[in-house]
Amino acid sequence: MSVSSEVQASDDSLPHKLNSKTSFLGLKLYFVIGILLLCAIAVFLVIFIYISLNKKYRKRKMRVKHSSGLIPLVSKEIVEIKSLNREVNYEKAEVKISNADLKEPEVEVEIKGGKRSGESEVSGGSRSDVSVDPENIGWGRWYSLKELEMATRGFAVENVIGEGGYGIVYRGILQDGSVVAVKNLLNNKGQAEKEFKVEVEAIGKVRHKNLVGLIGCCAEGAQRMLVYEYVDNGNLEQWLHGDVGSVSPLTWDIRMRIAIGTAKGLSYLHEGLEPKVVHRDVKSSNILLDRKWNPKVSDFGLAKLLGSEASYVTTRVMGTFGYVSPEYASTGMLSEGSDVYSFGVLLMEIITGRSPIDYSRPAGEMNLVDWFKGMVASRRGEELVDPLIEVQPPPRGLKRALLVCLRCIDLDINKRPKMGQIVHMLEADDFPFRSEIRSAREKDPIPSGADASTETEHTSKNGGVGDIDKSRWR
Ligand SMILES: Nc1ncnc2c1ncn2[C@@H]1O[C@H](COP(=O)(O)OP(=O)(O)OP(=O)(O)O)[C@@H](O)[C@H]1O
Repeated sequence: MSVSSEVQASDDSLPHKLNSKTSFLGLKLYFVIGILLLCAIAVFLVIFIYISLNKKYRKRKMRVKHSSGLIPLVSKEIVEIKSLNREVNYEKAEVKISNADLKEPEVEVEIKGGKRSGESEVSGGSRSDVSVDPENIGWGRWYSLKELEMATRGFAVENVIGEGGYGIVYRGILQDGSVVAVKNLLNNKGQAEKEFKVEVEAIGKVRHKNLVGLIGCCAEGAQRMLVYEYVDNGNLEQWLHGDVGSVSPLTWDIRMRIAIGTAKGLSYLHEGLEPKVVHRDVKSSNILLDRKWNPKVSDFGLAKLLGSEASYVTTRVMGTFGYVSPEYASTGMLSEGSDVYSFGVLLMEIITGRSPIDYSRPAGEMNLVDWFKGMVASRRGEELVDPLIEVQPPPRGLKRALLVCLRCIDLDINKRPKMGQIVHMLEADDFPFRSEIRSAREKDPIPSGADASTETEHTSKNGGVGDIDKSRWR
């Protein structure tokens, strides 16, 4: 046989061989080779993805570990959890801080006894142990779905506390006996997951006595859950608008304490964090209450972190009808001023016991803000007070609260006070009477021997509620 005919024979034999059937399921050789090649590529890709994800995960972990240091301790009421250190003994630690600036002489911050809720039993770990523990996320803990299923008895109906726009909230008891609220976010991958991440990152490290603490989260498959401290006395909406009988347990003083606590929580979000956090859904159902009527602002699912810019344009307006500021509703321009507006509406609701929008009322009273402004303008401030409040508020206190409402809902966002100022305005005994005192002193100096309290009392007696002129207290 010639060389050329040999080559011809071998050329012919390769396709022939490739085309021949193998013993594996009788598949042709080229098909089997193709499958093997595909498998090899798939294995390579899986290894590649695993390595890069692992790298990212480690980087993220490092960020979480160090970022808690970004939060400035601006308020003495705040406990920032710098890092979850398993060496820390969480045995009843009480921090007592006397705070002369605030009217409360002592603020007690208590880290609940034993280990932090939900923390797994690990003995004698060190900081380096913490950094490699995938459950530890710097401020709280990742929970497994199974743990939360057990805590809520399989998300049983009888453990449902309520349902909001973002999912169902369950009461749960963790293995260590601590009671938590588990918010099972709607299984809507796009938005819910985004909100979830925002909420987790923005709120996880924040601790303030007037903010509901986020103590962990769960992300398994499509499931997204947030685990909060449980606040055991319902929400403000229920107490203001629920059936409480002919006399509301919320006296004027309790209502003002709720308003002040809420303002403190919001002021921390706005002024105590960098970057600041705008809540975006301040409303009565998001103010949870404990048995002593201490308010805790909840539901940061709508919160977005703001950068250094003064305001921020968002693509979709979120919030609740009746509470949303006009500029946010019309332009989507978001700033802490929008929260201030909503707080103003909330304060009106607290004073009057009326919902922001109530279609069951006569036409002129359906919109709380319009009705409220009209009543103040016609010097009928006393009539604004919730008829379920048995003991009428002192005129000075009422005047102060009405004035704060009006300032918060100023159409000019720049004229609205900051939340921190609102705290001072609501707390200060001499607001808004300082200017009155000054002008009274100028006109008619206080007789010698009269002390400041007499002076204030004197002013108070003359200061009715009907004569609010908010331009005087800008
Ligand atoms: N940490 C918590 N402790 C106790 N109850 C809670 C807690 N968080 C939420 N709840 C209750 O669960 C219910 C649902 O709350 P959620 O925040 O999901 O919705 P919402 O505030 O009613 O409505 P939206 O989603 O429109 O803000 C409410 O009754 C609320 O009081």
